[in-house]
Amino acid sequence: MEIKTFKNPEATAKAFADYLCEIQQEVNRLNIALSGGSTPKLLFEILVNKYSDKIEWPKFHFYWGDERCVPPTSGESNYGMTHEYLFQHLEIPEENIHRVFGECDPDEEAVRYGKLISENLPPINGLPQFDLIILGLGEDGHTASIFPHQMELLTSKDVCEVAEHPISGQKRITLTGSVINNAKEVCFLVTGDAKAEKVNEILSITGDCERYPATYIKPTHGNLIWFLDKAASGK
Ligand SMILES: O=C1O[C@H](COP(=O)(O)O)[C@@H](O)[C@H](O)[C@H]1O
Repeated sequence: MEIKTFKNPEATAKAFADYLCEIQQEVNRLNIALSGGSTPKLLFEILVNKYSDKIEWPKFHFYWGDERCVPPTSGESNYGMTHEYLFQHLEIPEENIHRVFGECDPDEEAVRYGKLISENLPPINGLPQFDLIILGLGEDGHTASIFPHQMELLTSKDVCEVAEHPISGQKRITLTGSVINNAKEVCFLVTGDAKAEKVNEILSITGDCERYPATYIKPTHGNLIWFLDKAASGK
């Protein structure tokens, strides 16, 4: 595991954009799972404004690590946020964007999306392998849509599962811990002092998967990198 710390969110996002430029050189196609929430917005803005001609967009195939079960037009849609901040500003082939249909029946959609991923990605150890999975970290220690005390979503042998937000009860579709740990590269992108406490717990020996699902993420035969800003690494 590597931990990279930068002075602020902008420097963190820029370092991540540089990392994308670097890894795209090694492959003809890159299957990437994006995170949602608010943290990636800055990365997407920087990619659009400063990296649009440095990234070979047709090489990238976009999937999501998790999606809220809402229509793509909802302000809560992870796809919707990505469209607003990234896709609509770039020339990305439509067939490279593989969104979760948050508007469909969650159980059926978890099966459909898992099947799509299994058909499109190479199998390693019986599970599809992403080239890169970007993860965020919730203030409660959740990652993708795997919340505290949802161990079954970490250890499931399926590709996707239906998750439920512990407070709002909102249904979500999430990649399982098994698929995340099967990726070639897994990167956490975490900024802000609101996350510092949890980052400290997770990266220290006291972290435990039940309380902090992010602790479970340790790729079996891939790399794990934490991109943090100074505030998030402050504790
Ligand atoms: O609900 C979610 O939260 C996490 C963290 O989001 P952030 O707003 O704190 O950046 C995110 O990684 C996940 O994809 C999202 O669905």
